[in-house]
Amino acid sequence: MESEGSKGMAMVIAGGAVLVPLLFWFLRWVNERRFVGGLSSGNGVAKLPPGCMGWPLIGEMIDFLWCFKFSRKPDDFISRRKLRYGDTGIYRTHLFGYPVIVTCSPELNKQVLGSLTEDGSFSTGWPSSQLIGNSSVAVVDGPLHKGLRRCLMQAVNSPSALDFHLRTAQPLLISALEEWAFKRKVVAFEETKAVTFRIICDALVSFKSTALLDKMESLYRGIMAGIRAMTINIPGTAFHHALKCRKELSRILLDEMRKRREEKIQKMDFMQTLMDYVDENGNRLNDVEVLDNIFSLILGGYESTSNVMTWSLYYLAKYPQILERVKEETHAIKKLKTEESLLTYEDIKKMKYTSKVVEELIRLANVSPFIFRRVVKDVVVDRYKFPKNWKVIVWIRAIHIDSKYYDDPLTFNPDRWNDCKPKAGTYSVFGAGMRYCPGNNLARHQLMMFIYHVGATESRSWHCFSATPTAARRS
Ligand code: HEM
Repeated sequence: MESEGSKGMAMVIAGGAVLVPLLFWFLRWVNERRFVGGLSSGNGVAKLPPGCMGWPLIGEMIDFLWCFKFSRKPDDFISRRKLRYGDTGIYRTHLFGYPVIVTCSPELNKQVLGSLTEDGSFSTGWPSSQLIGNSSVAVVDGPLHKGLRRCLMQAVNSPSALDFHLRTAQPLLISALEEWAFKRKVVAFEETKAVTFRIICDALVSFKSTALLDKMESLYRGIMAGIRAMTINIPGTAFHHALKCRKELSRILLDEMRKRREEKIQKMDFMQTLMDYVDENGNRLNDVEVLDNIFSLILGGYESTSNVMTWSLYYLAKYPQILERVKEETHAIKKLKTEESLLTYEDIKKMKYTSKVVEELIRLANVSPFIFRRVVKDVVVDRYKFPKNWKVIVWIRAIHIDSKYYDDPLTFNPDRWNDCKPKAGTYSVFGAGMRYCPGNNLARHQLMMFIYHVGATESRSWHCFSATPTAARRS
């Protein structure tokens, strides 16, 4: 009896050993056929990029998450494909629930973000545009995009807007720093997020209440988690939670708009600029359009800038000789000021070395690792097919740390910007073409302001408390 039982078990194991790999192979074959089947044939000249569509439904998400979340080596996702398929600078895959073409060469990235977006072959392609908002500047195309961008650039990127922003943001930053000093030990990543959120909400909607801002920040984090997740809307998923957070945040912002209208309140903030915006045909934005664009500004400006701030603490602690040079520059500016006077737009123009530090921080921090596009119509680029309705991921981060384009790329070296003008397509931290980040100067100014007050003050000293950039101690 016993030997029959173990025989049966052996047969099950042997059967499993054959069937499981077969099933795996079959599932991958099904997915490959589903997306690539009708496309691989053609006129014999154009072909799909090399790559693999992975598993049904999840595609190659496991590999992607492995590189970003577990091994924490995001560019391994690209290096593995280079090893497997050659250094083509373009690969096909399946991510976030979509068939995707990843581009990672300066030439291809330039074409995708430049001419192919401009001529309408590619559109913006955020996987979760529902969360960002379907009438957000980051999602719409055509004349509405042009108009919104013009309004946005004027409101956040013009010299007068930047000067105004510096004046309103600095008191918030200074008071946050006082709280840091009081705590003595702070988790930089969390604190920079909190202060950036306050600064951005003040600029956008003039909210001051700490309780309300805390609630909004937690809702916003919920939305961000959903943007990075698969778009599966069932209870328990990050996407589902994010939709609920967005609904609640929308309610708060819509109430504010209603209040301003009913009580005829005018404020000096971006919500007001959007509410008052009239395009060349005399049309105004409706409430949802105002709301979606406030979302996209928070989305664009909150985590990106605060992450670079955290890295600034890390790198300035790691390279004391650079911190010394920043201090020299800062002190020279401070000497010309009275005790209370704040940094101005004109002062920032004089901070030549700090501006190189900021550029180097943005390059190395690589906080926007890639940019999404959607293929609107079939196109062929460099003999590779981009099939309609596929997504394109422009993998910009890999280029910023590639030794082909930057000497000793992982070294933090602000002096590389002395007379360096990166070759086209090799420095796209803020994107390129018609969707080039409208908040680029705002981000740079916020970082300069942060370094001025935090990194280089005489009255307070600080040092990195842990080996990872998570904590800074001030005294
Ligand atoms: C270090 C900080 C920042 C980085 C690295 C960054 C990066 C980027 C990148 C790469 C894009 C291009 C997206 C595309 O082509 O689809 C972009 C677009 C955008 N950014 Fe930023 N950004 C930063 C800060 C900001 C700030 C401070 C704001 C505003 C408050 C902002 C608002 C936007 C908006 C609204 C868009 C969409 C533009 C469009 O589609 O026309 N960003 N950003």
